[in-house]
Amino acid sequence: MDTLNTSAVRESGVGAVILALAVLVPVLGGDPYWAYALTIVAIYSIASASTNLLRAESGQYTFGQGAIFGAAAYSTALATATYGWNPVLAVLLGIAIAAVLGLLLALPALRVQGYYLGFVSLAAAVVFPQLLYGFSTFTHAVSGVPLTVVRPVDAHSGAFQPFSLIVLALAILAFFGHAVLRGSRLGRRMRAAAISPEAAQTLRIRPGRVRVVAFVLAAVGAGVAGALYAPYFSFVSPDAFPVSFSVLLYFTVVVGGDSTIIGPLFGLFVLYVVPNLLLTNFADYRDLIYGVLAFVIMALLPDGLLPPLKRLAARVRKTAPKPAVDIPAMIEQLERERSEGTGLEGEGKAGRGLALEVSGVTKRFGAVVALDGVGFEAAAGRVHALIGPNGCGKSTTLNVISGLVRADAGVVSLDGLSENHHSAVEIATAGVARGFQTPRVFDSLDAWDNIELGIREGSDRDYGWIRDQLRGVAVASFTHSERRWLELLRICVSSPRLVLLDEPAAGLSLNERRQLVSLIRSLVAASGATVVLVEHDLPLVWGIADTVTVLAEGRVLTTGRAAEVRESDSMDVIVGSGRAAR
Ligand SMILES: Nc1ncnc2c1ncn2[C@@H]1O[C@H](COP(=O)(O)OP(=O)(O)OP(=O)(O)O)[C@@H](O)[C@H]1O
Repeated sequence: MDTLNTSAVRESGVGAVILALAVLVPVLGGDPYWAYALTIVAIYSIASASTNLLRAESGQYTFGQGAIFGAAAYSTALATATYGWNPVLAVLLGIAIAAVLGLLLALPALRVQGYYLGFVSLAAAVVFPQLLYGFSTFTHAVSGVPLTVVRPVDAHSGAFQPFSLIVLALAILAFFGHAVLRGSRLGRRMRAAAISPEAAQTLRIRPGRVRVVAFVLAAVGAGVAGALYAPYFSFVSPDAFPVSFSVLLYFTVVVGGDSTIIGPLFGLFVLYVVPNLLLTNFADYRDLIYGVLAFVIMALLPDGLLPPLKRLAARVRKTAPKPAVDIPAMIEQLERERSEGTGLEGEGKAGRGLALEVSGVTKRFGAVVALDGVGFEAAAGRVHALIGPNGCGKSTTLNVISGLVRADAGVVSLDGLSENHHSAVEIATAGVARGFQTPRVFDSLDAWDNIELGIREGSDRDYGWIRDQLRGVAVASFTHSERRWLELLRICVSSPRLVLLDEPAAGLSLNERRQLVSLIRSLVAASGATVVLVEHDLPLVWGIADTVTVLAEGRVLTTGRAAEVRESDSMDVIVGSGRAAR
């Protein structure tokens, strides 16, 4: 469900006011120099905002935005000046070309991440001006392409041109568009995929796909800016889009403040307006000033200019802290509703669990044989535990079942159907839910948004009562056990048929462990889900598991009913020969 992220909208409003004042005061005041310069800032702001969207929502590093901006500017200029296109069509062409380039730049993001991706996009920014020169007969790179001049204020008559208003409106729209994306389902999915692509897949999110969408959205933003720049600047040549321009766009985001909406506007004022417009007498030292400013700001304010201001504003506003929430009680209520059949989904009760069969699964990581012909069965609607010493292959087994790791050999089947050729997203869609050793809770989303990622599309169950309690609850300060409960609640709302839990009791107190056992029991009883549990806490295992598999060095030592496994010699591998420890 899309909701409005009020703080992001509020921030956009502040950005809109700042930008409107910056552009309109000189435009209405008839000051051609500042009207012109600050309208250029508004154009750059669109490109910075879109670079920011890519980084803040999708966690992607890109230095290619300047090249996309330049390509849109160039196409718009050539289409109008050389081929006589209608200006509106030329602008649309520029934006379309930018979108295609965004798609191309997204392709490396399917394979590489972080600074590796940054280097790939930097290469695009380096190559772009060279390409323009290389195809000079077509691009007129040497002479440049002049266009009809559009200026905000006529330098001679002082008359106002509406073009500045169009630029301003689009720049403001870029802020609000980003804010709307942040509150949307797509935005939440982007952030989850950015924080943990692994966990995202188990929540039915395709990280590659949402990344591509983010790249295209950012490219469209840079394209709009470039297409506006060409007629406005009235001349394009390769020298207008050097690699330093791409770097500038990226640094406006970093200096302005990561994860903000309008930080890049602050970044632009500091990195572009100060060296280029305010210190014009020091033009020869522009790059030096720019470098020193960026260095000093990052040294003094590592998270950028805006976040400290936002923290200050939050302290002044002093919003009342949200009351503590009892997530285990929510899980119990949810499962109670389910067992009473008061939930609306046609999910029925018992009998939904998937029967799991693992046979002959082998997985090597280089020279390490993590799994060596592992096989066991977990009956539908039962709890099966996987135990064994550290490094024996328990988590790898869960990773193979959930599709996060491909086995080199062997078969995993659910209800008799092989899942070997299915992706992690398809397996999650079939009803396999996954908890991780360290709970995968997304700190940049609130508690409700974390839960909502688990809810299946099209679910008609009413989770309003959970939303009312969790909306706006920040999870960054959650304790380990609160994170564990939140992850478990997310699993429950996904109406799972097979639940894979990786050491859920680790880090929980004795009381919390009891609570965990009761929650797993109610999950199984109410929804009939099958549970596969990796756990070191043996008393907990004997208390809850119907069947158990003991692994050692990637091989199955014993598998069968819990009581029998408990008495078997294979337990010596885990607890030595002292039976009391079992
Ligand atoms: N991605 C990987 N790359 C290389 N080696 C890996 C990878 N994942 C697991 N391994 C190795 O495979 C073996 C099994 O690891 P796994 O995490 O499955 O064990 P585990 O039984 O879950 O251990 P623990 O109880 O400590 O969590 C270990 O030797 C581990 O180092």
